[in-house]
Amino acid sequence: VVNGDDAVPYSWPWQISLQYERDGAFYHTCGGTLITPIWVMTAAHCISASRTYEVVLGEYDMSKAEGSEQRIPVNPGDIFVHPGWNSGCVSCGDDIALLKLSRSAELSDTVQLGCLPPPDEVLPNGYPCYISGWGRLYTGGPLPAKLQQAFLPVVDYAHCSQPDWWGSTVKTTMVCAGGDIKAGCNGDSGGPLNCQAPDGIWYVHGVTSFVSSRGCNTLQKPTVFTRVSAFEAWIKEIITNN
Ligand SMILES: CC(C)C[C@H](NC(=O)C(F)(F)F)C(=O)N[N@@+](C)(CC(=O)Nc1ccc(C(C)C)cc1)Cc1ccccc1
Repeated sequence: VVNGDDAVPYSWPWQISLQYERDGAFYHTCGGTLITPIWVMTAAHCISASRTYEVVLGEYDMSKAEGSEQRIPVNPGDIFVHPGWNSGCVSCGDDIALLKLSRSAELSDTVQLGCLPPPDEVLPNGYPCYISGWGRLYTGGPLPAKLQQAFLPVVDYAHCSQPDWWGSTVKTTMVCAGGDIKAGCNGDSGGPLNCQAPDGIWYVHGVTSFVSSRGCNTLQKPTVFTRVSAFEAWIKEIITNN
């Protein structure tokens, strides 16, 4: 997250760290959202068929064990990438995947479920949301130890698809947010766009998908998210049948 702040510890208790194994150690590669005690939602582009993954819940500061962490392996056969995802066509969208954990997470005040928005709900321009993640602090920069967050207001499709914004690269199955000095950056992929409803409940409206290759916080290139409300039938189908 570029130009964000340290999140209050465990204030986004559905945020997870997706980690892959290399030479016997695990490394953060993407964010994700716990949506049931045994299912995690992330981005399809985070998944490589050849890798071994585990999900870390109750994480805050990656540089130390704080006692709330739960590390849960993901079995290779329990990774469900959206059938429409094509890694050669990121702009086609469908950048969403579901991971079934090898055991249920224990919910607590540091590990909670993220709420899915009403199906097909589209937020208006300017709606206040926050991105959270352990992605780079600036383009090409370091990864933070502590979970970061940044205020990222929604840029509606009418604005985001303007020629000097994302043009036809953005689809209506995506959500844009930000577009000035705050942004997601690599390592935030798969994490949540958190938006509070008038009743005070936080909903996960986005799965962090892409930022401009010219720089994470490039003006008029808002961070682009998979619009969760467009995929609720698929999410329900996968969770019900597996
Ligand atoms: C793997 C890609 C497909 C998605 C990846 N997503 C992220 O990093 C995310 F924003 F989700 F945290 C990304 O934006 N990767 N970049 C490598 C940029 C990138 O590839 N962006 C991109 C944008 C649009 C498209 C398509 C839609 C035209 C493809 C890739 C990050 C970056 C940005 C600036 C400098 C260095 C690295």
